[in-house]
Amino acid sequence: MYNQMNYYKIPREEWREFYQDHISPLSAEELSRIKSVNDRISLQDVQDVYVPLVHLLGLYLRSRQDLLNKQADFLGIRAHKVPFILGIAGSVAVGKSTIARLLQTMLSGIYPDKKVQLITTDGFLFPNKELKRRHLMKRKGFPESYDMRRLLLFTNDVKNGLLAKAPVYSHKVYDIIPGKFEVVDNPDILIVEGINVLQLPSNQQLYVSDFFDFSIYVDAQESLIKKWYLERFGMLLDTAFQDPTNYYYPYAIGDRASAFRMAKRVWRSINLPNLHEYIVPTRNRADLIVHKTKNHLVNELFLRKY
Ligand SMILES: Nc1ncnc2c1ncn2[C@@H]1O[C@H](COP(=O)(O)OP(=O)(O)O)[C@@H](O)[C@H]1O
Ligand SMILES: CC(C)(COP(=O)(O)O)[C@@H](O)C(=O)NCCC(=O)O
Repeated sequence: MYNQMNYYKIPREEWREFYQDHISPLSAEELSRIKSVNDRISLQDVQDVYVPLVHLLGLYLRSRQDLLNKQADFLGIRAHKVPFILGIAGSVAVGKSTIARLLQTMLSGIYPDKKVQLITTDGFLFPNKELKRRHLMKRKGFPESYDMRRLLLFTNDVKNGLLAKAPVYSHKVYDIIPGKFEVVDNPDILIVEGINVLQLPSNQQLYVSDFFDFSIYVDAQESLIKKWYLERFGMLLDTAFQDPTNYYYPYAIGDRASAFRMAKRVWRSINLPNLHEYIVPTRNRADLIVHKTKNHLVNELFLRKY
């Protein structure tokens, strides 16, 4: 399945033993902060999978800073802070943003003196108006629907310690919110989450992933991802019916079965082909592949060797 040669395959039972001696149990306050990210998240998974993961990230963080300090010594310049960028890739609805929020919460808890920010690459989709002009409304999420150049410049600014503004996409409005930005101001750690973060656009010399210090690909069986997509769609409908401005309002007040038929069509004609053609091919670029099974439980991890 994966390019096994270059990965350590680690079953959950083994992974959960890693680093445990160094880890103190999560406090009640930390657990409730974690629940606030997604109240369905399994706390057993948090303890067994994500706590060791956060400690692994700590190792990469420290060794990267160490190398930067030595490089500065070599160059005879003063070492300065460079944000550590963590990329999170995977299919639509596989759970990237949930993991990203969880890691942000946990990293902030473990390193209270560090500023941990999170952005999602949805914000770099072209606005609907531009997508319509380019006849790309049925290609949302495909590489050509993103302003990748802008994302690259944004990441470059972040790495150079400059204040950078990420546009904001709303699933509720199904469009970019004009004039709304996520301001990223010299964080210690920036998490960049999106289906496209490990892609290599053909017309660029540099890739967003060149700025990453660590990357994670979230993986699962296609049939499960489809199920999670449809469940999330159901939840969107449940909130949309109270709000006539919501993009999903007409579906929410209409016939539920036909709304789900529409969602299945979108999955089949947009998100699934995108997964096959452009997302899965990036999997072997990740430093870590987190594989989930039923109920989002992680069963296996693949850590890149070299
Ligand atoms: N670990 C988890 N436990 C329970 N539900 C989850 C978990 N991760 C994601 N989900 C649910 O799965 C759906 C997709 O997750 P989301 O984070 O929105 O995916 P993505 O950002 O990849 O599109 C959402 O309904 C979310 O609540
Ligand atoms: C905006 C997205 C590409 C982003 O993906 P996500 O953050 O949900 O992983 C996706 O949610 C999307 O809108 N896809 C287009 C078809 C659809 O699902 O409506």
